[in-house]
Amino acid sequence: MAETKKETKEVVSIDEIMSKLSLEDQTSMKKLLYGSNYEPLELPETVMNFAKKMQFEIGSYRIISTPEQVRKARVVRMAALQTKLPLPTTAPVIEMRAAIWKRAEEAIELAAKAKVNIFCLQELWTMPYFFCTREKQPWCEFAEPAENGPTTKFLQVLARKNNMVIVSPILERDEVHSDVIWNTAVVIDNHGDVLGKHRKNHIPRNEDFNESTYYFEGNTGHEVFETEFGKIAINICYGRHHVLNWLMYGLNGAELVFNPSVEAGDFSEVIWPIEPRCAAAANSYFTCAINRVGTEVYPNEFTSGDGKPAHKDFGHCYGSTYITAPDGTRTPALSRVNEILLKIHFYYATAY
Ligand SMILES: NC(=O)NCCC(=O)O
Repeated sequence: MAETKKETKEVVSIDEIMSKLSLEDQTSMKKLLYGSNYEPLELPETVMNFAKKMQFEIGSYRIISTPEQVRKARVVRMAALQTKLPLPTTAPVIEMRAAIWKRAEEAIELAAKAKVNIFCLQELWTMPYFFCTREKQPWCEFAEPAENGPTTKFLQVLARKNNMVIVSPILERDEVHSDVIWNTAVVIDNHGDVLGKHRKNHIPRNEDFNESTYYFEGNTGHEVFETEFGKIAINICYGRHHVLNWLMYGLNGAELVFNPSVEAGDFSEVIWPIEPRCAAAANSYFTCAINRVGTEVYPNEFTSGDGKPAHKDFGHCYGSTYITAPDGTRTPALSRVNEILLKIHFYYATAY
């Protein structure tokens, strides 16, 4: 039987705390905290029933903008998925991946019913965040080729079927170049073709985030992918701390920058609501910060050379996925403990 850790009672979200206030105070707080240019988006009953059946919560919002008179408005419907591991970390690699795929397939089907056209998964979505262990086996077996690995092939079918762009952050094994490993996001277009990939270009070497044990900074630059629904870029997790990283995506024309992440810890949570939001306002694009949820417990104790006693988990991943618009308006954060699909509509004028 796999070892599990009894989670300490976590705060669910700031919104849950705010829900204890009067309605009037809640409205004022939300306006002050999040801005006034967003509103909850009601989804059709069929979508909500499907979500219930699949045991997904959904957060759905609309960013409000004034249509222009001359240029045609473009509606973009995007979604991000924050999930927890469906099995203990001791599950065999193939079983773990299959269980995670199943959950993602359900979420993508749900997003398709909600007419989503750009969908992003969380960082290293097919696996536990095992870098804390600094072990090789079995973890490196989760790595796979970006262009034609099993996860990409699996998502290509779903992208084609649902006319949906899917961003898939995986652990890449470059089989053509000596099996070198990278932290990579694969962009699959709505026809099921691989548009390209981005390799994480800033990586952490702090606390239990021992990523440089496995791979180095990416070599793909700050590419922007022109999809049918908008120009998108991916700034993977730690790149969030680097303002020039965000700037480069803006200079290269991004309209929406995803920040798929694995984040835990008090300090990290303090800056989580700040950095992607500032980036959106500073660079005039949308940002979407996605974090996993839950505490992952590993079979063997580990240390990270930081003087702390050996332990078996790297802390609680606090979810809190959210989206910010270029004017600084942001959505409330998703739960700190539950798996949720975040869906948003935004409108903006398209260039001729
Ligand atoms: N996955 C990842 O890059 N986490 C970053 C941790 C930090 O922000 O220090």
